[in-house]
Amino acid sequence: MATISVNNVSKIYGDTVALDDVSFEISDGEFVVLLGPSGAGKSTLLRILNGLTTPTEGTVEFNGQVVDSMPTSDVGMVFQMHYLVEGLSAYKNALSGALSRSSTVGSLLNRFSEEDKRMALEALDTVGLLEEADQRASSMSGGQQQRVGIARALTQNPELLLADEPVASLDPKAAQDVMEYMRRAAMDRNLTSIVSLHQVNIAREFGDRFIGLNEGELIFDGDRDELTMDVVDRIYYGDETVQSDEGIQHI
Ligand SMILES: Nc1ncnc2c1ncn2[C@@H]1O[C@H](COP(=O)(O)OP(=O)(O)OP(=O)(O)O)[C@@H](O)[C@H]1O
Repeated sequence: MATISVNNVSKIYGDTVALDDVSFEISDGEFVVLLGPSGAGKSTLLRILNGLTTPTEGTVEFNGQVVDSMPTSDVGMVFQMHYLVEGLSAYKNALSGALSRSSTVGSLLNRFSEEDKRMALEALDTVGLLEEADQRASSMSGGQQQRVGIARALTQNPELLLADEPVASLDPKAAQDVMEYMRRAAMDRNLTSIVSLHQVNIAREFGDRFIGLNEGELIFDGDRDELTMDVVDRIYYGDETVQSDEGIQHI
């Protein structure tokens, strides 16, 4: 539902170049995984794409239009820490996703339309939690809570879904489940998605396309077949790799 164009984007914080002349385009409905070591610039890129910060240089186009700041109501965000209201039910947490597109008065009064309510239930169904709709978030497992976080983002009815290390704090089985639901939700809704992940095996399983960052530079952009172990090493260790008879080594 959204096309994104990142054109020569740099982000500089004091002496730190968090992003260095990064360019790429994402088509409607693509499921893109961002890879890179800690400090590579993944969160900075996601923060630019969800309108929380602006580039120092370069531009971002959203559906063909250059935007000064991304229209936040069109961008759904899933965080590593889901930030649910623990005392509220899964349903009420999901419904709160509708606030970002309601009128200010509606939001203040916490009034939701029938359409908002229908969308929250549909989103819970998408993440396999319809039967748990009335359960308090605090009584759910980490994986279920993260799925409620996804449902909340879906209730916003975004054009772009961003997720910043959504499974980093989950065990492998829960991580797998959460990624499966997110992937299915994106496919069902043809939702353009960008997900940063640390786990390369999970990334390979769920991504269509992979963008690798290292020290703020885009050093890889390709599909699963192109994401070889050699490429993964380059993404994580940069140029500090040498090929020897024993294979790749790090210096
Ligand atoms: N608000 C900020 N002020 C100053 N420096 C920042 C700020 N945000 C990010 N940085 C710096 O920019 C660089 C990129 O950070 P970023 O958080 O984007 O990396 P990351 O790839 O998301 O890392 P991680 O996987 O650890 O979250 C780092 O050197 C970081 O210290």
